[in-house]
Amino acid sequence: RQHYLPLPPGPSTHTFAGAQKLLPRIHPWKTYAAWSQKYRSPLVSFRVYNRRTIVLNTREAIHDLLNKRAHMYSDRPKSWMYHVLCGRGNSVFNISASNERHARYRKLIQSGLGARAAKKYWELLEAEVDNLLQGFRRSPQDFEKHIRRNAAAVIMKMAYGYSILDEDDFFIGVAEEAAQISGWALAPGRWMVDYFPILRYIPSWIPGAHFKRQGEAWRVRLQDLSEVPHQWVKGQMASGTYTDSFTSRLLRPDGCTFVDPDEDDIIKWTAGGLYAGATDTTISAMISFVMLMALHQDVQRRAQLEIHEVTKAHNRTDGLPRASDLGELKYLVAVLKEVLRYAPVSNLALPHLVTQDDEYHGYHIPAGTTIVANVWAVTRDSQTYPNPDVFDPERFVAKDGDESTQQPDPRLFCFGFGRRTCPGTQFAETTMLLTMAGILSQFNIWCNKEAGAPQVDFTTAITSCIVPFDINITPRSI
Ligand code: HEM
Repeated sequence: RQHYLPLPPGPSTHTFAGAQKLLPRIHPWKTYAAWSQKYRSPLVSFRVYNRRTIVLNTREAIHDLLNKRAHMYSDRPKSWMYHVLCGRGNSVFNISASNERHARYRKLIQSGLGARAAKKYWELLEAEVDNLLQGFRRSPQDFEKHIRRNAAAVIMKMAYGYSILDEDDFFIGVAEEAAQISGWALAPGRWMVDYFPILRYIPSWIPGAHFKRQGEAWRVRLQDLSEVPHQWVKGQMASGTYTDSFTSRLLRPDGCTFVDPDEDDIIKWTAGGLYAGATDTTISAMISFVMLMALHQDVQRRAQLEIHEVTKAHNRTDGLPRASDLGELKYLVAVLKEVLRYAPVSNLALPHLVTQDDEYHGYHIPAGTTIVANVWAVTRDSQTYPNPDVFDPERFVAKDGDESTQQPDPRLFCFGFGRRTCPGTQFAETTMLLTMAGILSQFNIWCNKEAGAPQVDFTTAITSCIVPFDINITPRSI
C-alpha cells in the first residue's frame, strides 16, 4: 500500500543530478526549514543523483520516527568512498546498526562512560579545568586555543592515559589529520562512487579513476593513524608504567591477561570513536558559551553568584567548584541547556538510514532513504520555544519549584536519536558544566558594545558554533 502513497514534498529538481545544485553550502538547516514552511509539511524530500533524503523538521516527526521506530531508523547511509575505499566502515559512527559490532561498541562505551563510571574521571576533569584556567590567565586572547587544547587533553587522558603538553602535541596532530581526511572523504556530492557504487570496480590505473588511488592512499594513512594511540597504550602497559585509562582497563580486564585480537580490535575502534565524538562537539559548545556570556552580562552575573554561594557553602577557598558540586548549580544547568538550544552543536545531528519501507502522515518513506533530523528547526520553533532567537536560560528555570513550567529540555534532541543517541552525553555534560563553572568562577567575560552589540553568526560544518568576535576575558577578584 505504501508504494501508492506520495513521497514527502520537496523542490523540483534536475532529471539526472536531482537537487545537487539546490543544496546550500551555508546553513543548509535554514533552507530545509524554509522548504518545510513552503510545502507545509514537517517532512521534505529530495534526491541527489540516485539517493533520496528526507529531512524531518519538527520535534514530533523526529521523535515518532527516529526514537519510536528506532529499530528501523538507526542505520547509517553508506559512503562508498569513506566506508569502503577508505576502510572506515567499522568506525563507531559508521557501523551499521545491524552489525553485531555496533552493540559491542556501545556496551563498552556505556561501561566506561555511563553515569556511574563517569565519576572515575572527576579528578582528571578538575585537573584539566585548572590547566585551562591557567591558559586563560596567561593569554586570555587565545581562549579558543585553550579550549581546543583542553578538549583534546581530557579525551586523550581519559581514552588512552596520555598527557597532552601543548597544542602542537604529536597525538593532536595525528587526530587532526585523521579528522581532516575523513572530512574530505565524506564531503557530500564530491565522489560519484557514493552514488554509483559500481565505479569502485574500475581499475585504479585508468585515467579518471583518481578517486580510487586517493581512497587507497587515505585507507593506508587512516589505518596507520588509528593504530598510533592504541599501540602507544599497549607499549606503555608492556613496559609496566602506564596511566589507567579507558583503553588500558579494557585491554586487560582481569589485570593480568590481554584480551584476544578480536576484542583488541573492538577496543581500538571504540577508543578512536571517543576522540572523534568528544573533541569538536565540546569545543563548539564551549566557544558558543564564551561568546554568549560576553553578550549577556545579566546571565553571567547570576551564574557567578550561584557558583559563589555553592563554593562558599563547601568552603572552597579557591572559589573553584568541584565536580561533586555540579548537582547544586541549577542555574548553570539552565545556562547549558540554553547554550545547546540557542547554538546547537549539531544542527542536523548525523544522518540515519531507514532499513524498511515505511509510512508517516500519508507519505511513503522508501527503505534505503537517508533521514536527517533538522535539530535547528526544532530549536527555533516558536510553539516550543517562544521568542526562539532570544538567548534566555530562564526557559529552563522551574517557576515556584514547578518543573512542568520549564520549556522542553533540548538535551532530548541535541544529542541524537534512537540507537545512535550520543553515548558520551553524561560525560559531555559533566565536562562542560565543570568547565563553564571554572571559567565563570575566575573570570569576567565581556565585549565592547559601544559600536553596538556584535552580530551573532553561526559556522557551517558537521559541528557548528557562534563565529567568534572580539571579547575580553579578565580575572575576577574572589
Ligand atoms: C556537546 C557535546 C556533544 C554533542 C552535542 C554530541 C552530539 C552527538 C550527536 C548529535 C550524535 C549523533 C547521534 C545520532 O546519529 O542520532 C553523536 C554521536 C556520538 N557521540 Fe556525541 N556529542 C557530544 C559529546 C560527545 C562526547 C564527549 C563523546 C565521547 C566521550 C561522544 C561520543 C559520541 C559517539 C561515539 C557517537 C556515535 C554514536 C553512534 O553512531 O552509535 N560525544 N553525538
